[in-house]
Amino acid sequence: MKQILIINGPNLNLLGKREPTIYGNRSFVEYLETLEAQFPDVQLRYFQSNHEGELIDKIHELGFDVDGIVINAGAYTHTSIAIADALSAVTAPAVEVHISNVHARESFRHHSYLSAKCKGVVVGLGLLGYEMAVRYLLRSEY
Ligand SMILES: O=C(O)[C@]1(O)C[C@H](CCCOc2ccccc2)[C@@H](O)[C@H](O)C1
Repeated sequence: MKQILIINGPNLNLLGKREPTIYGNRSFVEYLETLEAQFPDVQLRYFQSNHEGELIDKIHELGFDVDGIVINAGAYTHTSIAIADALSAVTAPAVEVHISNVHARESFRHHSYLSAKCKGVVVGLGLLGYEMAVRYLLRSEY
């Protein structure tokens, strides 16, 4: 069975509770249930942490076994060389996702340390971005 690791970074545990105009009104757990229903033959493994080291540890733990990584590192996107290095270190291909259109927001959100380590980046499509990333990673070839 194909396995996809979905990683959410800091504050994304607040999805559906705060800032709905930017991030929507659904919790990620609710969304994940709909995603699992769309991919019944795929094991979607979900991890969220507010701590950079825990995100890195999870990438190390599963990044050599899963078929792909979907990562929304939250604000660490714009600061973390360490997470970028972790993505480089493992064998699973990664796709970066951002719910909001970061390019239409503050300039400090316009740079990502992770994009160069990913096969692609999905930005501004809301939670649909995660589905797009999963679909891409399930393709047979890159
Ligand atoms: O648009 C995205 O997905 C972001 O990765 C979200 C990050 C922020 C995550 C905060 O998520 C919240 C969700 C609900 C309520 C409050 C924060 C932000 O720092 C990035 O620049 C873009």
